[in-house]
Amino acid sequence: MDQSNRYANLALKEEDLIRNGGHVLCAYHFKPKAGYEAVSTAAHFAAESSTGTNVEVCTTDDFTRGVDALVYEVTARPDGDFLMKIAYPLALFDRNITDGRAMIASFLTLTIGNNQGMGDVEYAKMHDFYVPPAYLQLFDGPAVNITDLWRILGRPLTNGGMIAGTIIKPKLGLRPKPFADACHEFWLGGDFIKNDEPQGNQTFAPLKETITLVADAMRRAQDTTGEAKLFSANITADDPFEMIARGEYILETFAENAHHVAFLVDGYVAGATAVTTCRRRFPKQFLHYHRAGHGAVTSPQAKRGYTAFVHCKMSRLQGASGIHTGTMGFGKMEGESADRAIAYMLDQDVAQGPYYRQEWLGTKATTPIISGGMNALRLPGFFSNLGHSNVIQTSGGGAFGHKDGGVAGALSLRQAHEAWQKGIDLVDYAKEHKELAGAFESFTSDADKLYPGWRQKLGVAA
Ligand SMILES: O=C(COP(=O)(O)O)[C@H](O)[C@H](O)COP(=O)(O)O
Ligand SMILES: [Mg+2]
Repeated sequence: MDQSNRYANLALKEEDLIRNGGHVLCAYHFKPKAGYEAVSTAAHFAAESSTGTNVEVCTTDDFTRGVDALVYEVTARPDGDFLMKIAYPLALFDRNITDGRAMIASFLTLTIGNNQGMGDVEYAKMHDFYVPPAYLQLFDGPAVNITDLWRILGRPLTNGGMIAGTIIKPKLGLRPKPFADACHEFWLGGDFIKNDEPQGNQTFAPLKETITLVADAMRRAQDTTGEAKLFSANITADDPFEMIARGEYILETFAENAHHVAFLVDGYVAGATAVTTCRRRFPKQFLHYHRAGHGAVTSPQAKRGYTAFVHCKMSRLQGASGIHTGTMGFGKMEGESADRAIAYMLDQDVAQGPYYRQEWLGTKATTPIISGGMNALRLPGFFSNLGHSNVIQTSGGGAFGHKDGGVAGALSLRQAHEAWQKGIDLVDYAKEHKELAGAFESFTSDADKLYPGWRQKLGVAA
C-alpha cells in the first residue's frame, strides 16, 4: 500500500518546521529494498515510526492524522543511498507521569524503533536530529560537568584545561590491593582515574573491598601531593536498585571525598534507564557516560542504527556530565579528524551538525572524554585538531605502558598538555622533562611516525 499521500509532504519547508517549533526533525541515510520506490518506502517508514502500520486501520480518526510523522525530503545521495528527513510532531513522544518530562527511550522507540526491521527497507541510519526548544527543555540535561571538576582541582573555571586521567589496566584480573596500588601510583602524577568498564564486583575483586582500598589510596595520594584527586566508579548494572546500592556505598566510603567521585554508567549496553537512574538519583556526581558496544550501530560500516554523533547528542539531552567522543583518528578506535563536530555539539551552546543547527539555550555542556590508545605523544595533534584542551583524557596503556611506570606515565601526559598550551614543540619540551622523554622511548613506533628525528634530538640510540 502506498501511504505517501498521508505520510509524505515534500512541500513542507524545513525552515518553517523549525520556526514553528512543533516537531523533532530526523535525518536518515536509507535505502529501500530492491523493487521498492524511495518515497513510498519512506512514507511507510514514517507510518511505522508514528501513527500507522502497513494497512489502514478503522480506528484512525482526524486527531490521529494530525499527529502523523511526515517525510518532508527524499533526495538521492552520491553513494546510491537516499537522504530521508522526517518531522515528528512533539505530541507523539511519551512523557513521564511523575513530572511530565521527556525520555530518550521514547525518542528512540519512535525514531529508531520498529523501522529498523522493516521488510521493504534495506537499511536506515540516523545521522542527525533537531530538537525544538519546547522539547529540549523537557530533558534533564547535565547537572555537573568539567567546570565542577576544575573547581575541585583548584583550576580556573573557564578554559581550565585537560584533566589527566587513566583507566586501571589490566581490564580485569587485578585483586583489590594491586588495583588500589595502581590507583595510588597514577594519582601521584595525574588527576583522574576511571574504572575500566567491565570492572565491578567480580569475586576476585569484591566492590566493597576494592572501593575501601581505593578511597584510602585517594586520601594518601592527596596527602602526599597536596592536590585533589578524582575517581570515576563504575555503577553500571541491570537493576537500578543495584546501581543505587553501589553508588550509595561508594559515596559513604569516600566520605569526605565523596564529591571527588564520578559515576561511570555504560550507557549503550545498560540503556537510557541506567543513565537516567544515575542522573536523577545522584545529581551532584559527575555522570561519566561510557559507551562500550556503541560501534555495533555507530560504526561507519554499520548501515543501521545511528551515528556516534547522534549517540553523543542524545547523551547531552539525558544529562551526561561527560561522554566518550572517540579520539578523532588520533587513538586506537575508529574515528576521523572531522569528529570534532561531536565535541562541539556537546560543549557549545549553538552547534552545527551534519544536517541541523542546534541551539542548546543554556543547557550545560557535556564534557568530551578522550580515550582509546592515547598517550603523551598523540596529545598535541589531538588538541590542535580540536582547537582546545578542555577535556578529560584517559590513557590506560599510555600511562601504565610508560617504561618507568604509572607516575611517570601520568606526568608525561601532563607535560604533553603543558607543551601544547605553551606552543612548544614536544621534542624540545622532552629535552627538559624526563617523563615526557620516557614516553618517546616507551612508544617508539608513535615517536618515529609523529616526530621523525626525535632520537637524535633527545640523544637516544636507535
Ligand atoms: O579502556 C579504554 C581505553 O583504554 P586504553 O587507553 O588502554 O586504550 C576505553 O574503554 C576506550 O577508550 C573506549 O573507547 P571510546 O573512548 O572510543 O568510547
Ligand atoms: Mg575501557
